[in-house]
Amino acid sequence: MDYRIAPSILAADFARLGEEVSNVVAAGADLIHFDVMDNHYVPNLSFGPMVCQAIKPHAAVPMDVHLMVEPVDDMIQAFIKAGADIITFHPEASRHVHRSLSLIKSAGLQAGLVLNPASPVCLLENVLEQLDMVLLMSVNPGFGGQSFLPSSLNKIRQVRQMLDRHHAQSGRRIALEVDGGITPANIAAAAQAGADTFVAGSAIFGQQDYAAVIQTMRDNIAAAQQT
Ligand SMILES: O=C(CO)[C@H](O)[C@H](O)COP(=O)(O)O
Repeated sequence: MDYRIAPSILAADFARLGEEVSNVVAAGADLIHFDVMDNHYVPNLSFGPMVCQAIKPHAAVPMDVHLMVEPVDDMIQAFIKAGADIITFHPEASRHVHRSLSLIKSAGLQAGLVLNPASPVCLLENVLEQLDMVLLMSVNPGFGGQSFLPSSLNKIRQVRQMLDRHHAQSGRRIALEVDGGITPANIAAAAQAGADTFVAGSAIFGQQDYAAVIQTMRDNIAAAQQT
């Protein structure tokens, strides 16, 4: 399996955002994770499509936009124009999930749904054929720097089974991303449970040497595969 590390720039130095993005890409990031918060769906406010467009030239890897906004459709259109490559949103924030996914797919982008810790896995079932990614929140969304919820491991296993069944039936692979409290110490457990894409904000941007943290994360996943 190919594992991807997606640094969340929510934890970067906003005063030097372009430089931070370039540095973390040079350090080995596979995706740039872009957390959009609206102080409505979640109790915090971050950044919007203009910032995405401004940092896009610094990101030589795909922009992975996580919409924590309600409603979603206007922001989906704005982020398509702003250069997003992947857009994920929360099913509870869209009145018509199939239509919102179609908006993303018809623009040629990858689309995904995000499940909060309390959101049931069955929300994915009827739209699997439209999904390129499932994002499982391992914290309640809205803030960086929280601790990984251990109950997330069981949910990762459940979704991994669902995605493996889908792959066996359709030949299509859907990425399984996990977000919240990911560190070098717990990333291997999330990978063993079935995640393949890992969002990490404070664990990466909280260190001086981004390349060293990203490499440690990859090494820890690889070491756990051999046991
Ligand atoms: O989506 C988020 C919060 O809603 C953040 O991406 C997530 O929490 C990552 O931050 P950290 O690695 O610091 O936990």
